[in-house]
Formats: sequence, structure tokens, C-alpha cells
Amino acid sequence: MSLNRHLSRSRDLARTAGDHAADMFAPLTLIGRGLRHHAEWAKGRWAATPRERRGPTLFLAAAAVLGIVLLPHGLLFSLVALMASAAWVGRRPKGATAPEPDARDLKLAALYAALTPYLAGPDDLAPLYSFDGQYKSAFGSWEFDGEGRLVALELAYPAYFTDTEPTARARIEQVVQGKAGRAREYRFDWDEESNKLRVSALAPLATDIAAQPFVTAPGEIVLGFTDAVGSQRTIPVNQGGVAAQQPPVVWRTGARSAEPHLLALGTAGYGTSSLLRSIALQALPYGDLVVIDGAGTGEHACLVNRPGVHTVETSLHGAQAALEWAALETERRLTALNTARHSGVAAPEDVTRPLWLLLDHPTELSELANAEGRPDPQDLLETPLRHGRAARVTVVIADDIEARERISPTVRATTRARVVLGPSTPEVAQAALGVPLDIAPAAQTPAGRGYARIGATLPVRLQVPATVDPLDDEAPAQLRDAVIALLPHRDTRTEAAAQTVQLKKESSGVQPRPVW
Ligand SMILES: Nc1ncnc2c1ncn2[C@@H]1O[C@H](COP(=O)(O)OP(=O)(O)OP(=O)(O)O)[C@@H](O)[C@H]1O
Repeated sequence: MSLNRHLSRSRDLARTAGDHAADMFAPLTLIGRGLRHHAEWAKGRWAATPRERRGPTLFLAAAAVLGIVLLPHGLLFSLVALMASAAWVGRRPKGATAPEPDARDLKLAALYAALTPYLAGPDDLAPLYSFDGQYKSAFGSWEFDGEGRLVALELAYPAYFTDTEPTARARIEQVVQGKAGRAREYRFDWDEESNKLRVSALAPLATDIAAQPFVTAPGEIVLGFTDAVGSQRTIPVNQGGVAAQQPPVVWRTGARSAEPHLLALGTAGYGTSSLLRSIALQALPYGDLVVIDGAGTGEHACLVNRPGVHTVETSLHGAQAALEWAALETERRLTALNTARHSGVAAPEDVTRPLWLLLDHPTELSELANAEGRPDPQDLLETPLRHGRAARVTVVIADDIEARERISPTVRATTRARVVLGPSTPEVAQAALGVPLDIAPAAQTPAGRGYARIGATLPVRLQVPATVDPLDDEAPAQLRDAVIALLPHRDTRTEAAAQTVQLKKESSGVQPRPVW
């Protein structure tokens, strides 16, 4: 017999012996698997049993075992019963594989595990959060979207959690946002009375609404658009060339407004100048403007010499002259209004026509004035800010969030309409809006995105309509055309479209029309 035949025979013998052994040990494997299941089940029950009930449970189990041992043939019968049940549980249908873990279950379990270090109390006898706990003990309800992303969650937290402390809340909000995905914004609704937190993921706001005439009453300014929760009404808009209804963030100005002035702070490049331009275009049909461009970048040059625009100032001297005039004009209007009231006649039109003071980056001028030992332009705003409501003078200030410390206390105290644009941390949002934000911003923020707070209301999300500088060659022509179409003209000629516009973006060429 050749060596090869010997080898193949031994292989066959080994295979047959293996098959026989597998057949012989199959019942043992089956029972072993069943016993393992039983052990896991018992371990799970033990972990789920509250600590104070573990002693009595152990006692009952020991009593049952003792009873079985004392019964005639009790031990034998119980062993047979255990083997039979293990064999039943351990059987596995042919081809069956372990079920895939549910991705949603895994996400919720991961969130629960991440929250546990912040919400578990070491001395809590019945903890909602514990390292060997289950998320179902703390999470009341949850909802996932079609793509498997968490969109809503209600969770309970222990009563001793310091839910009134902004830092403690912020920690929990950060954990939730981290586990649920930083690409979206989340609203956090803390129900302090019942120790519940409701989290909802917010759909992104529309970014394709350009400057256009908005359907509003005189004195109403559309700061931008929000979600359905943030506004009580919708207005018709042209959204990316399609007619749509969108909920606006409306700022009411005028003699009856409780928030007659606005302060907008933002990260550089996130659209505070565009917001100012958007307000200017909405204010111009009903009022007059004085524009101060503290950064001197000529971003508001498109307003120069427009009907209703008194002046666009970019220098410290010009800004001071304009603001001194505005202060005197406010006093003149107050006197004229008083006289009219005393004589019981209607106030003249030049007193009631709204006057808007729009200041972009005024803190830069404050620094310059400080260096030159001249009066701070912000101080010149005192009269319009304090008496502007009665005199129909509205002040709008836009500045860099980094410059918030240099904003004067009078400006901060009198600007009750607030906007913050660009990426913001809880501290920045609180400094800009005056209250903590109950919304966690997304990791990526488009230009013009932020939050608005009008008076004592809760902050709402805000997307400012794209109101680009029509003299900015890099801005899309379509957006520049939208702004050009809204600029008022001295005659009936139609202004050239953005592609052929001949205006030069040279702030040195800006010739403001002096009013004093
Ligand atoms: N709402 C918006 N939609 C689309 N683009 C915008 C919007 N707001 C601003 N932009 C674009 O973002 C850029 C910066 O805008 P803007 O100059 O208004 O920002 P800013 O915060 O005033 O910046 P800076 O402080 O540097 O002047 C511009 O190119 C502008 O066209």
C-alpha cells in the first residue's frame, strides 16, 4: 500500500471519528448551551433586582433549594427538569444565526452610558442611571427618523441633579448633542417640576431666501426667518424662485414699540453687515437713514446718495458730526412734538417721519476716538437711545462679538431687541441675548444664521435673508440684483443689473450728502 493511500485512509478514519464524536457529544453541547442561557438569565435578573430586594430574593431561593433537597427524590427530579429545560432552551434551529443588534438600541444604550457619569448618584438606592443599568429605566420615549437619526427623546433625571445651574445643563446638552450628531441643532426643554428633559432635533432653516419686499405693516422689520415654533405667523416669500410661506422674525419699531433699538453681535463674516443692509432696505420706503460704517470698508456704499439716506459716514470726524446732528434732531423732534401736543394739532411730517441711525462696528470708532482723545461716538447716542422712541428715532448697532466688552453700558441697557449671528457658545449667546439659550447650535453655521430675542421673549432661531453688498464682485449676481432692485432711485430710471453695474467699490469715492 502506498504512502498516499495510507494517508488518505487515516484522514477518512479521523473524519469519521470526528463525526461520531460530534454526534455523541451533541446532546451535551445542547444542554451546555441551555445551561449557559439559564446562567445569563439568572445574572440579568440579579442585576435588575434593586439592592434592597436582593437579600429576600436570595433567602427565598435558598429555601426553595432546601425544600427540593428534603423531598424524596427531589434532587434527582429537579436535576432531570433542569437538564430537560436546558436541552429545550439550548436547541438551535438549523441555519439560525444570532440576531443583528438593533442600531437604535445601541444608540440609546450609548447615550445612556454617556449620561450615567453625570446623572448617577453614588448613594442613590434606586438609581435611574447606573453603570450596569438599562436605558429603558430612564428614557421615557424616543423617536428616530427614516435615516436612523434620533429626532426626539424624553428622559428622566434624578431630583438631586442641579437643573437650575447653566453649567450642569450645558454638560448634559453637550453629551446629548455629541451622541445624537453635531450636524443638527437641538432644542432642550427642561421640565424642572417633573425632572424631565425633552430633546428635539431641529430641521435646518431655509438659506435660499434673498432680499425682497416683505409683506409687513409700516414699522415692522423682518429680521429673518425662523421655524414654526418661533413665529406666530407666516408671510409669502420667494424662496429660491418658488412661492412659499415662511415664519418671519418680526421686530416692531415705532412709538409704541417696547424694543425701540436693536443690537446685533456676530462672528466676523457671518452677516451682521448684511443684516444692517436688510434693515436699511426695509426702512427706506418709510423713513430716513444715517449710516455709520465704523470699519470703513465701504460695505454700505450702495446707499450713498439714495433718496432718504442723509449720509453714509466712514470716518471718525464724519461719524461724530452725524451723531451730533442726530442728537440735536432728536431734541428738535421732541420739542416739536410737545408743542404740537400742547396746541392740540397734528405733529408736522418732518417730526413723525422715522429716522434710522444704523451703526456698523461703532466700537472701532470708539477706539479711534479714545486714541485721539475725542468723545466716544457711542456717548453721542445717549439722547437718541433714551428718547428715540418718542421722537421716532430708531438705533441699530451691529458689531463683532469679540467687541462686546467695548459696547457702552447705555447701548446695552437700551437695546432690547437682540441678535447674535454665527457660531456661538452658551456663554457668547448669553452675553449677546441676555438669557441662556435653550438651543444647542449645530457644528456648522451658514452665514446669516443665529438667534434673535425681541424684548423679554425667549430667543428664536434666525436666518437673515441674503442681502449681499451689490458692489461685491464676488457675491452671486442674482443676489446682487435682488438688492439693487430694492434700492430707491431719484428718478424713474431702472438701475443696471449686477453684471453691468458700473459703480466702483471705492470707499474713497463715496461722497456723502451732508445734512448739517
Ligand atoms: N444671510 C446671508 N445669506 C447668504 N450669504 C450671506 C448672508 N449674510 C452674509 N452673507 C455673506 O457672507 C459674507 C460676509 O457677510 P457680511 O459682510 O455681512 O458679514 P460681517 O459679519 O458683517 O463681516 P465683517 O464683520 O467682516 O464685515 C458676505 O460674502 C456675504 O455675502
